[in-house]
Amino acid sequence: MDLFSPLSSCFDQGESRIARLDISMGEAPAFFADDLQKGFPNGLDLKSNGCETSIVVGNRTYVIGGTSDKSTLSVGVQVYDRSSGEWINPTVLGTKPKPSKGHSAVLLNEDRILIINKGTTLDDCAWFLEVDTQYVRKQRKILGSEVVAWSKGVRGNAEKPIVISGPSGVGKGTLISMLMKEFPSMFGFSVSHTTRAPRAMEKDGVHYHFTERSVMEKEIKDGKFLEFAEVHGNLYGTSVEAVEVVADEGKRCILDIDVQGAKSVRDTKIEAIFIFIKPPSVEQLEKRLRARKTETDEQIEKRLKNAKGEMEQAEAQSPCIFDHILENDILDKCYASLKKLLGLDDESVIAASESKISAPEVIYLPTDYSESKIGDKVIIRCRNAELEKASKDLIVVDVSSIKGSAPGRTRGLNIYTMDSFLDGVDVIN
Ligand SMILES: Nc1ncnc2c1ncn2[C@@H]1O[C@H](COP(=O)(O)OP(=O)(O)OP(=O)(O)O)[C@@H](O)[C@H]1O
Ligand SMILES: Nc1nc2c(ncn2[C@@H]2O[C@H](COP(=O)(O)O)[C@@H](O)[C@H]2O)c(=O)[nH]1
Repeated sequence: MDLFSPLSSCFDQGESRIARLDISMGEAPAFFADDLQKGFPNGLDLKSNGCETSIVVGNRTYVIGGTSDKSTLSVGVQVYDRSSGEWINPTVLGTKPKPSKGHSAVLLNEDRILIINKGTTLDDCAWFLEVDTQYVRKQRKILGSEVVAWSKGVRGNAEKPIVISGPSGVGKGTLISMLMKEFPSMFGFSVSHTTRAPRAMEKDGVHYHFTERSVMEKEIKDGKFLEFAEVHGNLYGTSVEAVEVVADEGKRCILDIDVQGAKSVRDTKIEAIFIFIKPPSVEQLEKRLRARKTETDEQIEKRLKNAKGEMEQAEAQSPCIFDHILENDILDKCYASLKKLLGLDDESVIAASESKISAPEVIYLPTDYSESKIGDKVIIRCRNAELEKASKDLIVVDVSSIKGSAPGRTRGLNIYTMDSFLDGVDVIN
C-alpha cells in the first residue's frame, strides 16, 4: 500500500517554498524566494521567517506562515488570486496559532485547510484555516472583504456548547450558577460584552466585559463577535474569544443570551443545545424582577414588555430556535430537569462513569516528518533521529468525525500513534 504519495501542498523547511507557487497568471508582484529567505520586504509586507507554506484552493493560493505584523506573534495569511493576479490581505478571524518550527497544510473539502504545527504537543498541533465555510461566507458578506477564519482542532468529543435564553428575571443566571457550582470543572461561562452599567456586585471580566458603545461597535465591525443584539436599550454580545477561552480550558461553554442572540447563533449553524427558560406566569416574572431590585421601575416595564415578545418567538414553531423549553416555577425542580436534559442526573452520571473512556495519549509532534493524506486521515511519518526515539513512528490525524467550525473550536479530532513495522504498513516516501 502506498501511504506516502507526497502532498503537493506541503513544503519542507529549507526548500524554496514560495518558488513553488504558481503565480504565472495575471500581474503577480515580484515575489522571490531569495528575497523571502533573506527576510527582505517583498512589496506585500510579508517577510519570511522560513516558515511559510502555500496551498492552492480553486483559483487562489493561500500563503500561510510568518507574520506581517511584528507586534503579533502569530501566523499570518496572504491570498494570491490567480484570476485577477492580485494579492489580498484577508480579514483574519478567530484566534491564530502561534508561530511554530514550521508547519504543513492539507486541504480538506475545498472549504478548510488543516494546518499541522511542527514541534508542538498534539493538543496544539492541528488548526483549521477556514477559507469557504458557511461562517466565512457570511462574514465575507457582512464585512464586505475577503475573510478567512482560524479554528483550533480539539481532540476528542468535547460536548456541544449550551445556549440558555429566556426573559429577564426568569432565573437563567440562577440556574447557570447552580450548574457551575455543582460541576465546576465541567462548565465554563461565556463572559459577554455589554454597554450597560455594572450592578453593585458585578465584576468586570467575570459577569460581563463592560464596555463603551463606540468601542463595541468597532469590534463588531472588525468581526470579533459571534453574535450581538440590542437588548432592553443596551448592546450585548458574545465575542468569539469568550467562547474559545472556555473551550481551551477543556470545559463546556454556557452562553446566557437573549432570544435574538440565540437566533443568530442558531443561524451560524454552530452545533449547540438551545434551551429556553420560561416563567410560570408574567406576574411571577414581574415579582422576581422587582424582588431582585437591580432595575428601576421604568427598566422593569421595558423588560416585561420585551418578555412577551421573547416568549412568543421562543414558542413559535417556525423558525424553531430552541431544542428545549423548561418552565422555572419551583427552582429545584427546574434545576433537576435541566440536569436531566444535560445528562447530569444521578442515573446518567453513574452510567457515564462506568463507560468512561481513558484520557487521550500524550504525544509530541516531531519537527522532522513527512506526511500524506488518505481519505479522512493524514498520516505523519517521523524521520530518522526522531524515529529512533519513537516507539511508534506514525501519527495519524483523523478528521473523519470533526464537528463544528469557526467561530470557536473544531471538535472531534482523533489523533493517535501507529507502528508502521508492527502494523505491516509499507512506507514509500
Ligand atoms: N424558580 C424561582 N422562584 C423564585 N425566584 C426565583 C426563581 N428562579 C430565580 N429566582 C429569583 O429571580 C430573580 C431573577 O433571577 P435571575 O437573576 O437568575 O434571572 P435572569 O433570567 O438571569 O435575569 P437577567 O436576564 O435579567 O439576567 C433572582 O432574584 C432569583 O433569585
Ligand atoms: N444577545 C445577547 N444577549 C445577552 C448577552 N449577554 C446577556 N444577554 C441577555 O441580556 C439580557 C439582560 O441581561 P442583564 O444582565 O442586563 O439582566 C438577558 O436576557 C441576557 O440573557 C449577549 O452576549 N448577547
